Amino acid sequence: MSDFIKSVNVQDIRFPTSLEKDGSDAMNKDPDYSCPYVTITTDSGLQGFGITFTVGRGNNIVCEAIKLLSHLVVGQELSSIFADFASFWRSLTSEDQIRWLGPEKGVMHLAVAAIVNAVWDLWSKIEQKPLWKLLVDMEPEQLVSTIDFRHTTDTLTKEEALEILKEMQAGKNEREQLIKETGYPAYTTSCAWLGYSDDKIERLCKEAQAQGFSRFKMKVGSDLQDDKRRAQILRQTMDPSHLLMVDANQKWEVQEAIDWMRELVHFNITWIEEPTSPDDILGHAEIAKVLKPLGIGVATGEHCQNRIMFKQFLKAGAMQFCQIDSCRLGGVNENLAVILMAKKFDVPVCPHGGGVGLCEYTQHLSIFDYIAVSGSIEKRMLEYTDHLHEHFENPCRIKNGNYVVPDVPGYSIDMKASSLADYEWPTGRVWQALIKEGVYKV
Ligand SMILES: C[C@H](O)[C@@H](O)CC(=O)C(=O)O
Ligand SMILES: [Mg+2]
Repeated sequence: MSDFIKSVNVQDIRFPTSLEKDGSDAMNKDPDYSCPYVTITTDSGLQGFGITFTVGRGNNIVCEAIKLLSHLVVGQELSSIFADFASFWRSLTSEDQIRWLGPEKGVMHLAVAAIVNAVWDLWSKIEQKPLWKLLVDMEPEQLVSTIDFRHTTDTLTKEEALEILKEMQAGKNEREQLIKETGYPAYTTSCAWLGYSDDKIERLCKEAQAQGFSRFKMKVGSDLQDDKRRAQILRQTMDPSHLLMVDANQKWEVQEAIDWMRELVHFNITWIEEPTSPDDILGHAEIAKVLKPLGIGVATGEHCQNRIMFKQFLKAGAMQFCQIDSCRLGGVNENLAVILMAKKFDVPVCPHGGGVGLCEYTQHLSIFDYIAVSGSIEKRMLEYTDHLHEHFENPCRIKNGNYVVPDVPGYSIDMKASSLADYEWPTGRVWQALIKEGVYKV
């Protein structure tokens, strides 16, 4: 039966996370985790939901961008989108009157992600599968038909992508079974946001270990002595076998990053994340070259604008850990392109999860990566941040420091009606109370 998209609705949802310094880092001192929440409704009454992650006031602009793109979506037939998703994707990223704002980057790309993710949610629900399973069960030909390979064919062609997927068909069932039993390895960032006190860091680290976490990430980059003290607290609290990663959120110059990390080397750091500008591929490559002999890799990706940037980071040896982001890139389709490129360069994919809804999303991408593309969890782990999951109908779940494989159909992003009502900016109940108290201004 043919079904057409009838409407695209968007709500401006924000959370006052800055009040407790949740999510704080060297460049984002007071982030309020936010997202446009997209609802796509079809003529037959089906609904798909999608978000993209932003921080605070900027959310409003992305909501407007989503409205601007809506006319490209309303009236489209679902079966036509699913038969040639890459063309639909390109129609959103390449519209003549809008493309100049990007192309394929920034606000417009965040907006594309929210819409595209909602379409994938709808597709998964129609197929009655969680998103990871929809992807895993697709024939390789169908999977590559969802990807726009434009500007990557010098590095990854459709044929090569097909070859990777076909080669990895063997053992898929066994890997699916295994990952359902063990879960997907997670690390936590929530113990050591930059604005947390030393006592809080120690307490949260102990609690996380008691829950089974053995991998931790700490924010760095504002003050070297603070970083050393906080790393010391974590290392004293953690088991010596546990992993420690650090994240500078783009704070440093290239040489400064190298010098700073030399000072932290004895804390046994697995990676330095976003040491400098996310656009500085050669800078990252230089940092990676110097830090490699010290056993420290470079991780980046949460601000990596599109597959073409990832291509260059991978080719230049500028990232040892590939941090795809379910919303910074243009949704599932472009993430698939990067997952396949990372496989070609043998770089582990460790998605970014620090933001509202990102853990709900990225679990699907990592599980798909393991079962159908990389076939490995070596050096791979998925970020977990312990915030705002209570607002989702089917939140991600952690058991013994691993993500539990989701089994509910869809892309896990349906928000509770009560949360939408409470946190819509500025009319929601929680915001009205904070505005009345003078904590926030409209
Ligand atoms: C502003 C966000 O909390 C950011 O600090 C998240 C991040 O860098 C991460 O999770 O990694
Ligand atoms: Mg980060």
